[in-house]
Amino acid sequence: MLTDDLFASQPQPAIQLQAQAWLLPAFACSVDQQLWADIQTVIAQAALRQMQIPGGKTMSVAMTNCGDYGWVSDRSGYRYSATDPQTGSSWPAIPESLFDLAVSAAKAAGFDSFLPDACLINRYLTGCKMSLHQDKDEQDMTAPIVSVSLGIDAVFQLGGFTRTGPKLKVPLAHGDVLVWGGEDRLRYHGVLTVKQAQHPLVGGQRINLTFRKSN
Ligand SMILES: O=C(O)CCC(=O)C(=O)O
Ligand SMILES: [Fe+2]
Repeated sequence: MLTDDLFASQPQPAIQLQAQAWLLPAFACSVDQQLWADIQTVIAQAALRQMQIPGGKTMSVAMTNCGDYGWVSDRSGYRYSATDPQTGSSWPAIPESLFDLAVSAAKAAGFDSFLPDACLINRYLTGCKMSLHQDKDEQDMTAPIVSVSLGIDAVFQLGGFTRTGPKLKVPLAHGDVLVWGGEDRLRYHGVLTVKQAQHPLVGGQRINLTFRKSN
């Protein structure tokens, strides 16, 4: 509906969560249809898959990548790979709509020269979660993480620099963007179990895009 679109595209003030961690509410809403179309094109070329972690367990979240490098996990560990281990081909390029969004979100959070070379696409169906972890497989820790939420709601946990201790619970809705970097780059974070819901554009799932400078 026209009124919904107008409402959704209103710029909303950024919310500071930590010194260098920001929530940009609805930042991606004005371009959501283009993003979703481009994400589906990527997924058609590099299928979503549930990866194993070193202990041998399978993650509940299904993943794929676009960019020069993609984050992969198997029984031997986590790493960035220039090729999709399932096909041996390069990952699809980061579509312009995704790249531009990531760069402008980083800028809005005070990170002026973010040039991501990796975009991890995470798909959460009902019941999926992501346990508390640090993003530390990247070589360049001066670059921030830009994390875009599409589809159904989730609760993001932003913790400290150890696994224990207080955690901020951040409810995330369609179009919300989180950016964290600088002194907050290595904060533990995760996503609580996603509850069943439906989103008019994306359906019964949550899609998260995580942009990084990996190399
Ligand atoms: O799905 C999210 O919001 C977070 C994803 C995440 O932390 C990751 O992919 O490393
Ligand atoms: Fe993460």
